[in-house]
Amino acid sequence: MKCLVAGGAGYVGSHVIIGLLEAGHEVTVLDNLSTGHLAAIPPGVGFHNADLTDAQATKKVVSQKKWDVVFHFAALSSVSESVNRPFHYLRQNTLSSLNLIEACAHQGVKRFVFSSTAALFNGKTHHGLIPDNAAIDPSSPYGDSKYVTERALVWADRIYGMRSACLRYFNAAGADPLGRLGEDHRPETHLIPLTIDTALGLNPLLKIFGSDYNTPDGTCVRDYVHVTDLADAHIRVIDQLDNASVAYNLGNGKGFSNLEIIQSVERVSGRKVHWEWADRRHGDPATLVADSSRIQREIGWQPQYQDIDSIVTTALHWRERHPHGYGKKRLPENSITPLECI
Ligand SMILES: NC(=O)c1ccc[n+]([C@@H]2O[C@H](COP(=O)([O-])OP(=O)(O)OC[C@H]3O[C@@H](n4cnc5c(N)ncnc54)[C@H](O)[C@@H]3O)[C@@H](O)[C@H]2O)c1
Ligand SMILES: O=c1ccn([C@@H]2O[C@H](COP(=O)(O)OP(=O)(O)O[C@H]3O[C@H](CO)[C@H](O)[C@H](O)[C@H]3O)[C@@H](O)[C@H]2O)c(=O)[nH]1
Repeated sequence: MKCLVAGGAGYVGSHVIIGLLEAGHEVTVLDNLSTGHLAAIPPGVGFHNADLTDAQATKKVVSQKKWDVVFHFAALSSVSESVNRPFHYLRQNTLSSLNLIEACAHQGVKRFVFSSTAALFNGKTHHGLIPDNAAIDPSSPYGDSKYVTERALVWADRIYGMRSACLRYFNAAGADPLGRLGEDHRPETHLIPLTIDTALGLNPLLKIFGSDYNTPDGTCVRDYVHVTDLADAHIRVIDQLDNASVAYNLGNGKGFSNLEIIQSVERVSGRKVHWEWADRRHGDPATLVADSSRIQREIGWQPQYQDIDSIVTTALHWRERHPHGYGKKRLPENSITPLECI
């Protein structure tokens, strides 16, 4: 299949591209490199440096080929930053998405896969695992920007027949088990990479945001799903789109508190993590854990990395070999070759 991947230079997108290439698909990336990295794009992949907020530029890329499937990973994605910059987040994420969806619908694209999020849910209305049909009630502008996009996709299906899969990831984590790719957000805001950096001495002190949540140890609980398992879901869901549009929750079904993540990193690395308490971070729900039984049943997806230590191990291995991320150190020989630009 000919695949267009918007946001393919980022963390999740680049891991999905590896899966697409291994499955024999042809891949082209559209990315503005605002948070992504050229070095994260695997060899043999076309690249367009374009910004989705620019409708004309987006249309130009989308109209270049008859794409069999379009993936949309491009977004601003920090829950807490979105509370501090609500209109910026709402504008950027909805405008980018609407430009891409409109261009695809007009171009006759039939399959579209969208990175949605667990941030659609507030975590309060369900005790235990959050099913696909839980009430949508985002705790942040980020979550709402994703919901607007999900709704636009409903209309793209009804009016243009463009089928879509909204994959509502819980917390993406880990790195390619073969060490070809990893997580390099700048600044890094995610708990697992920051905890690893603290263990490795790359970050002096980890702050844990909030000690008084209604959870067993008072810290937030999240469902960490390995990025390679996420990639597998993206590839499997393509076939499902011949039947109907879908929206699936995608997580491991197990919750880990922020303190349990510190313990996991200490176990796996054999090093102490220096941390201290800090105030709650705006926009954080107390608990988000997925019920992913529907995607498992309908497309046969099964996470391979269910144990938190195995997820942390892959992230730690990548970071040990790439302490500067994609920035200063080149990827190992044979894992990546020069990018072919269109
Ligand atoms: N990382 C997670 O835990 C997580 C969880 C749930 C959902 N998501 C969603 O998954 C997607 C990927 O997340 P990620 O962690 O890989 O993020 P990322 O920042 O690593 O990747 C996003 C990519 O999109 C590109 N991009 C951003 N805005 C763009 C624009 N206007 N035009 C063109 N390119 C643009 C960036 O340069 C980057 O390469 C996001 O949509 C995010 O909201 C992530
Ligand atoms: O230095 C830090 C960083 C994070 N945390 C805490 O760790 C937990 C996880 O935070 P992350 O920033 O790692 O992830 P989020 O749950 O905020 O968000 C991630 O997962 C969401 C889905 O659950 C979104 O889609 C979002 O894009 C993605 O970044 C939260 O309680 C947060 O307060 C800390 O205590 N200290």
